[in-house]
Amino acid sequence: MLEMVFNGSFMPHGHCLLWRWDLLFLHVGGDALTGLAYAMIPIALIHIVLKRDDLNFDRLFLLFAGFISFCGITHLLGLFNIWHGYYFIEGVAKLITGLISIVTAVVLWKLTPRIVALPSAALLAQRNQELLNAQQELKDINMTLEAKIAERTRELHIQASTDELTSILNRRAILKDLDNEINRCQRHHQICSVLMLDVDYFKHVNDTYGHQVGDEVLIMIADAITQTCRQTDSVGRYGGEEFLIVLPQTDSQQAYELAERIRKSVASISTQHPFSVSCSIGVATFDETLDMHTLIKRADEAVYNAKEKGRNCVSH
Ligand SMILES: Nc1nc2c(ncn2[C@@H]2O[C@H](COP(=O)(O)OP(=O)(O)OP(=O)(O)O)[C@@H](O)[C@H]2O)c(=O)[nH]1
Repeated sequence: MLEMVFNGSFMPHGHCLLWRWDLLFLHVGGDALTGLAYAMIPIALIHIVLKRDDLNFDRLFLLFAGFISFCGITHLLGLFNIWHGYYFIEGVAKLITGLISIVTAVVLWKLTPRIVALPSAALLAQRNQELLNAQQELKDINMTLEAKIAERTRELHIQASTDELTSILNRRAILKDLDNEINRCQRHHQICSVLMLDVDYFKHVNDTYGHQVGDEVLIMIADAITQTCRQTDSVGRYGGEEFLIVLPQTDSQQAYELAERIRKSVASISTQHPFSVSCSIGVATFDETLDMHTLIKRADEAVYNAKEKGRNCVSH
C-alpha cells in the first residue's frame, strides 16, 4: 500500500511539456505563485477569526481556510510532479480538496440567506445617522424641558414669596429679608431700620364701601410705598392692612424722613369714593442688642403711639 502511495516512478509531468523552458516557466511560475498565495490566505482568514469574535461565520471562514490550504497543497504537488511522478499523492490531495470544497459550498449556501440578510454598510450608516438625530432631538427636548423647569421654578419661587393681592413680598418673604438684613448688620456692624405701616380706619372703608374697595386701597398703598422707597429697600405685606418695610443702611433719622414721605404719599391717594386714606407708621432702628422679633415689637409699639397721637403720623 505504502509502495503504491509513494510510487514516484511514474513518468514526471515535465516530459509531456517536452522540458520546454517556456512551458516550464508558465507551469512552475503559475503553481509557485498560486501555492504562495494559498498559503497566505488561510493565515489571514484564521487571523480574522481570532481577532473578530463578533463575526458570526467562524465555521465558514475556517472551512475556506482549509479548502484554500488544500488547493495550495494540490498546486505544490503539481509543481513537484513536473520532475517526479507522485500522482497517487497528488490525487489524494485533489480528492481531499474536492471533499472540503463540497462541504464549504454546502455550508456557504446554507449561510447565504443569513449573509444576504445582514444590513449593508450604507443601511447601518443611515440607521446610525437616524440614532444620532434622535439623540440630538432628545438633547434638545431635554434642554427645553430644563429651561421650562428653571422658568417654572423661578415662577414658583416668586409666587411663594409674593403677596397675591398687592404683588409685593408676603409676610414670610419680608421676614426672611429682615432676618438676612439683621444678620448682615451684625456681621458687618452696620445699621438698618424698619417701618411698620398700619392703615387708619380701614375697617370703616371695608364696612362702608365694601371689601373690594378696601382691596383696591391696599393695592394703591403698596404702590405708593414701593414708589417712595429705594430699590434696595424691601417692602412686604405683614398682615391684613399692615405693611413692613426693611431699610438697609438707614439710621433712625433717615428712616423717620422716609416714613414721613411715605405717609404723605399714602395721604395723597385719591379714590372715586368720598373718603381719604391715611396711615400710621412706626419706626424702629436696629442695634446689636436687638433680635428680629424685638425690632418688630418696637416698630409695632411705635405704630401704637402714632395711633394714640391721632393717626396719620409717624412715631419712633
Ligand atoms: N379689603 C380688605 N380688608 C382687609 C384685608 N385684610 C384685613 N382687612 C381689614 O382691615 C381691617 C382692620 O381693622 P382694624 O384692625 O380694626 O383697624 P382699623 O379699622 O384700620 O383701625 P385703626 O388701625 O385703629 O386705625 C379689618 O376690617 C379687616 O377685615 C384685606 O386683605 N382686604
